Amino acid sequence: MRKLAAGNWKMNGVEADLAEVDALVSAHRTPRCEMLLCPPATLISRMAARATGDLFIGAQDCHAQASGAHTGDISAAMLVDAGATHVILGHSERRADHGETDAEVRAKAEAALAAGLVAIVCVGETEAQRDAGQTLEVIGGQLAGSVPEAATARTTVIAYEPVWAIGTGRTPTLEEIAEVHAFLRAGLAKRFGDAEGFRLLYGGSVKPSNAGEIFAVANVDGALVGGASLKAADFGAIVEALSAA
Ligand SMILES: O=C[C@H](O)COP(=O)(O)O
Repeated sequence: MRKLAAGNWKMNGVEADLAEVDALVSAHRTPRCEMLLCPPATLISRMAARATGDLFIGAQDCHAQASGAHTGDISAAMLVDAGATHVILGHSERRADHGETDAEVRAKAEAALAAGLVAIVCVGETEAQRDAGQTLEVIGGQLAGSVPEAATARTTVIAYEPVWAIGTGRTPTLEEIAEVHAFLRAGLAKRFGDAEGFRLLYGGSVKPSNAGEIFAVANVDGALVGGASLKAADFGAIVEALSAA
């Protein structure tokens, strides 16, 4: 399986930041992993026009319906039309800020797959849930509830993002990451049978200085990077670390 370095720009990025895309493309023409950047929707088409080689452009959310009276929303087909190939779904910030449930994330994932997008479904526990010993129970529930039956290893990626590690500079221990990723691998194998092919990303304060040790953990097939994906130099260093893993 080809590994994936995915960057989530969140609500960051304007025209001037497209220079970072050009810098990434020119510095990493033939990486040994796939690269993905998910900018705000306003930049998707402009970034897609500049993305060449192994850089793909994705979105951060989509609506579950194909069209209709949903002010402010964007359908999966519209994202494809803009040049996106992937979409992040069920990020903890969407779950927290917009109250997205597992069922809603699953419906969005179904729409994404139907439109031909790769769905990156996010799961992860809060700090209180980890402290209460509920990590695997929470993640198991999210995995079961958010990933559609139509998911395949080719069309669906799972991202493990502990909520407490996002943007905090804190990360789980390597053993904790290994435990969750092994749990995800086993859960996918039980449900879909071909889990070896599902790519499992780790996300939460990944940066150049810790990427190498995280990518050496079993069943980590890449990363979903927030802050460090905004600068080509930092994201490029993470791409290098993944290519070397
Ligand atoms: O989607 C990305 C994650 O939320 C991680 O963000 P971060 O790398 O800024 O911690």
